[in-house]
Amino acid sequence: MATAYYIGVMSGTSLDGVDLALMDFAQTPPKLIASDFTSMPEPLRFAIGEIVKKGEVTLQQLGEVDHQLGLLYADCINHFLTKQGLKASQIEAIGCHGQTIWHSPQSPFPFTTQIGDMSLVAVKTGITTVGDFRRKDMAYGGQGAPLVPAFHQAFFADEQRITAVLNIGGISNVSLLVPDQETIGYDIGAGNTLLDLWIETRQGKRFDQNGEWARTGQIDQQLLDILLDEPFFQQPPPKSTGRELFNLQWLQKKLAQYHAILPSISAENVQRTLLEFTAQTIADALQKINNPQHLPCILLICGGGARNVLLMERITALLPHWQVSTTTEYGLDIDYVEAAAFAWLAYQRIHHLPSNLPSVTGATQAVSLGAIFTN
Ligand SMILES: Nc1ncnc2c1ncn2[C@@H]1O[C@H](COP(=O)(O)OP(=O)(O)OP(=O)(O)O)[C@@H](O)[C@H]1O
Ligand SMILES: CC(=O)N[C@H]1[C@@H]2OC[C@@H](O2)[C@@H](O)[C@@H]1O[C@H](C)C(=O)O
Repeated sequence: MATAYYIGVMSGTSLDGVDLALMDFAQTPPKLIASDFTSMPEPLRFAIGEIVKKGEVTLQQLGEVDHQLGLLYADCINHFLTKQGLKASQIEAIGCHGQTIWHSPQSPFPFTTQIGDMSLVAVKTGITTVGDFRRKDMAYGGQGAPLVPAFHQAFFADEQRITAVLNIGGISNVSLLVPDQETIGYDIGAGNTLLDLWIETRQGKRFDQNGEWARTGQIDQQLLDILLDEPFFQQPPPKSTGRELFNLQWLQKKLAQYHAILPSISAENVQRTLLEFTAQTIADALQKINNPQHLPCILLICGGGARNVLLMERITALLPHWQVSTTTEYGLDIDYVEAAAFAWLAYQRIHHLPSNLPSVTGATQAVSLGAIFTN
């Protein structure tokens, strides 16, 4: 049987590691054949974390991290091919997102920066590599993000229902697939990023396993109101955000506002309130949908946040009119939807097909995103 194999590579804002998805686009619907995850090596995670946190880096450091990321992606892919018993010649192309270090769609000179040397990826794997997906959308006046809604539309849309696809990564983003309407998609706000930062600061852990620590705390309504008082939430789409906004300084500013009124709050109550904050911003986004035909509404969740049991419980409770499920139950493993999307973006680029949605990013036209790197 003929195959059309593409490998998608994603390393997201949570800096947990590199996701790989091998997709076969010769099948209808396209099929996830195999996947893999490699943790971000600690020194590299620290180096990227420092760049993202401070927004400052020397050119020497930047170049070296760019090189190291390129090598890491190539190593992950080569290791994956060996594990799968595949040759480079069997893969039509790689779609590699790179690592976002700064995203600034609203500045007077808008830009978005993803690093990871794509020439190194192409040369070390011997496979044509598509990278730099976001900047062409921005050149056409778009936000450059989120890009996955076009893939969500191609993969999950159903004429019989309203489908929302929700990614809860470091940042949360949603795609709203409503029959006979243009797809809407935007970044909602902080997904796991503040939860991760708070537990790391307080307990030295990378994340709150299943939301267990949050479960020991209680929601503090005053803090929740302060957290929700953020202009980004009132901004209409198209919109995108990142750790340039939702970071430790943002949280510390909010806690300082809280302490100006009330003397103290326990660390676990902060964690519980942050979880509620994430859940409420998500529920608010979905409650805005117009459904005059009373179609069934299905919410498909993906990303690491789908493993946070308490977060899933809270989202389900806040959305009684939605059937809440995960993408895994609809054909795509929760951990590999974004990587699969970058395989699809590469497929679109190689076939000169459009891959951004102007209704989502605000670009003036639909174009084929990404730059092609060859060995
Ligand atoms: N068992 C779990 N319990 C709670 N949270 C979890 C669990 N597993 C993963 N997570 C959360 O998921 C995060 C990783 O999610 P994911 O890999 O989807 O993010 P990302 O792709 O880096 O981010 P983005 O989509 O914003 O680019 C972790 O940082 C953690 O907060
Ligand atoms: C600039 C950037 O890297 N944005 C990411 C981030 O992570 C989630 C959310 O914020 C989304 O906008 C985007 O990633 C996915 C893959 C996207 O473009 O759809």
